[in-house]
Amino acid sequence: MSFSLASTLPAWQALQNHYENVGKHLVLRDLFDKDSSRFNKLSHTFNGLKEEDGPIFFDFSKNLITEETVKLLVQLAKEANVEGLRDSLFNGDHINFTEGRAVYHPALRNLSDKPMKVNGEDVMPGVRSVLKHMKEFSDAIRSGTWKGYTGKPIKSIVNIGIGGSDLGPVMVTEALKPYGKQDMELHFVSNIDGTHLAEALNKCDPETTLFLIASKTFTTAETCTNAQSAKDWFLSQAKDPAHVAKHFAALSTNEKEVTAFGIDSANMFEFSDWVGGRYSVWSAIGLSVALYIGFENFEAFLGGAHAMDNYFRSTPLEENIPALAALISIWYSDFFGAQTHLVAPYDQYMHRFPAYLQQLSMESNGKAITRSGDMVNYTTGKILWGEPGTNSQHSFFQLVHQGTKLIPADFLIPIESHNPIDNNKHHRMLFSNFAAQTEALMLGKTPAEVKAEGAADEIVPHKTFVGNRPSNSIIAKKITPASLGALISFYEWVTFTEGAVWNINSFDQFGVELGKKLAKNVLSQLDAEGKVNDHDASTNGLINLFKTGF
Ligand SMILES: O=P(O)(O)OC[C@H]1O[C@](O)(CO)[C@@H](O)[C@@H]1O
Repeated sequence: MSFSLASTLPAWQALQNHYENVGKHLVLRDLFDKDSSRFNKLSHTFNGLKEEDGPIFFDFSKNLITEETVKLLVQLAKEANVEGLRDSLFNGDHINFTEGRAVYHPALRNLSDKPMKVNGEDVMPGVRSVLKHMKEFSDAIRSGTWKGYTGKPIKSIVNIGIGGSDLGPVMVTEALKPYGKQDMELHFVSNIDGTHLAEALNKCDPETTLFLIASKTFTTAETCTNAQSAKDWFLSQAKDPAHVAKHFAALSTNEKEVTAFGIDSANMFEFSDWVGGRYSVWSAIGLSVALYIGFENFEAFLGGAHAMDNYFRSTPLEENIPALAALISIWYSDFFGAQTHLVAPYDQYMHRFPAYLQQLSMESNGKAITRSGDMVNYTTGKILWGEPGTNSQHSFFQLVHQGTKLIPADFLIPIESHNPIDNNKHHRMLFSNFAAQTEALMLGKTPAEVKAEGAADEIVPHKTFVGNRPSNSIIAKKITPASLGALISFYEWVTFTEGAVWNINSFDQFGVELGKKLAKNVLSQLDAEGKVNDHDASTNGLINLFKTGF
């Protein structure tokens, strides 16, 4: 069935009725009381990983859903042709139609020997050749056989990139710190704020530092400016531009600009335009990851994502974990009116995971025009946010528990800690908080319960928790390269399914362009003499204040 607005699909209408008649009256406590098999029925296990890495368990039972809700949501996905778009994606079709490109990042982690074609051409030989280059290079740097211009091995890596050329490498190297090379210093410079570069360079020695200039386009203003300043800093000591070859590598699709910058094409790690920035940690953009955790671990990371890809591609929607997570999220966004989605990893190493998911989800689905060119009349991209537990409990969880907003949440934890200190006491405490939070959100606390604890009458409403607040619990065996790869891929497919149902193009990002263009204009005005007067009064006032100072 072809459609423009998802809200015109029969299943959408059926869900609307279901929400009015059933959904908004659901009480989680009662649902569990009535059905002793609810947990089993609404939880799923992803078994695609090796024994040391998996499985990953997904509990969807603490959601405001019934089996009927799931049925209707799956029907919505079918009517929206999620399966068709999924097949087109894996077929290498140009589903990013606004930019005329395929969406083919699964090829980067295709560790099988199966070909994957774009425009009739198998991309796998190219993918494998870049991986081979990454392996040789990372082995040479890690073993110390690669020497800097004074003959010393490399100690510090500075990745200069922003957005997808930064968030993936930062998040993954942090999440996989236990696998990292302990004596390798990693720095990530993304912000054009000179402080970011200055602080990284303060800790580096030009003789032992390798710069990775990570930019798909190699035209991003922040990255090009930071890279140039880094090169100036390096040459102020190394003097001879020939030494750049030992200390600068480029991760990009744009050979022309890389060469113009002065980086040897032998030190260029390429990828293709069918890799979106926010899906690029699997590509050459992941070189800092491979350098830090070693190529074998990087390959395991790809393998975990590949396993989730195979699962998503081949599992019927009724059982498909990423598809179900996406559909439940749509249920809250579009029928309950939830605006945000919280992700709380109970794993300190994963502290950048929510930030990474913000780009993945919000740059992908922050769109209001359907694939057919119409303005949607429903909510799309949710506001994704989060921080690790238990810290988040001591800051914003007050609002999640007792505020006025419905905030669906993902709670994530590994069973095995990398640091089982004090006889694993810390991890047991971490898990107890993980479990207690989702329980508290669901059960709440009735006025009678508060009163029974001896609260004064006027205090009872303040200590009452309405409860009935939904959450997903995701339990990994351990955060390993493979399980992390699978988790990221899970969220990619959640994002994909949401975009497919909303019928938007999840793969362009025109929304970031306008600000970039206007900033260029303002910059040229900052460099020119005199006051500006060609903006609105507020913008004129702010620019002139910066020019003249207080
Ligand atoms: O890798 P590049 O081309 O420097 O782009 C960086 C980031 O900028 C964006 O285009 C948005 O500004 C992201 O999509 C991308 O990840």
